[in-house]
Amino acid sequence: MSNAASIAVGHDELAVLKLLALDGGTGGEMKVSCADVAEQVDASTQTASRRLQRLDDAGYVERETVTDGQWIAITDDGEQALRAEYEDYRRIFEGASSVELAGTVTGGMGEGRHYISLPGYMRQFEERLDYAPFEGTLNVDLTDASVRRRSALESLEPVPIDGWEDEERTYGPAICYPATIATADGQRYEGAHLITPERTHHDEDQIELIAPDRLRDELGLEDDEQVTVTVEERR
Ligand SMILES: Cc1cc2nc3c(=O)[nH]c(=O)nc-3n(C[C@H](O)[C@H](O)[C@H](O)COP(=O)(O)O)c2cc1C
Ligand SMILES: Nc1ccn([C@@H]2O[C@H](COP(=O)(O)OP(=O)(O)O)[C@@H](O)[C@H]2O)c(=O)n1
Ligand SMILES: [Mg+2]
Repeated sequence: MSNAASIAVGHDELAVLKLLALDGGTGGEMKVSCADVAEQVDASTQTASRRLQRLDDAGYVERETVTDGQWIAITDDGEQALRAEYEDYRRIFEGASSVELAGTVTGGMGEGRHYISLPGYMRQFEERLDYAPFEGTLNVDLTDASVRRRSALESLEPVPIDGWEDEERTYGPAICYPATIATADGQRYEGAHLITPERTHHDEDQIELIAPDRLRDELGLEDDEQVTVTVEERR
């Protein structure tokens, strides 16, 4: 994972990103000049140019320079960064508590199925989540922006799943958050959960989802398809 954005992008750069979005930058390419941006943020042309360069370095915008300015498009990572700001404001003004994570569907190691089906976990899922999950976890590779965003989950209250043991070994605890999954073509699946096992072979850049149904069937998902996961607090 690249840490470029967390180092180079501060509030000043985000303010420029917001301006670009207000001018239509999430809808595709737009023509801007450093002088225009400078005027709008009340800074020098050099400062505006530097902020645009930092947004570019962080992967928040894509740029093509032409003689009389530049064409700029906000990337998915850039949009995600703006959404993170938006969610903070929602939390401030509406008390809303959700975290949006974006990524692509991926195959895992084929172990999710085994763990989800174990009676020591299944019993708790039925009692605490009110359903018996499809036996497996849908794995999602997070974008860099969402890997950074992931720490915001700590402010949400999860459903705890306790560790347990049988005659042979111990099994670790896990936490679950209610989650809604949306596809790029606008389909939605409500009533899933993001599950974070304490012992896992995956890094921070992957999440696992459980649901009463096989999500690949319900949403027609293939590997590498983009999804957005809205994670909430336990109700
Ligand atoms: C409910 C649950 C409990 C788990 N408990 C353990 C555990 O006790 N020890 C362990 O090594 N892995 C545990 N895992 C994690 C798996 O080993 C693995 O990291 C991951 O779930 C594999 O998913 P995948 O097949 O989708 O890649 C658990 C996974 C889940 C879903
Ligand atoms: N609710 C769920 C859980 C798993 N799955 C899929 O079911 C299969 C079995 O899950 P798994 O966790 O054992 O396998 P991998 O994620 O390791 O590939 C995988 O293809 C998952 O993507 C799903 O579509 N919906
Ligand atoms: Mg899985």
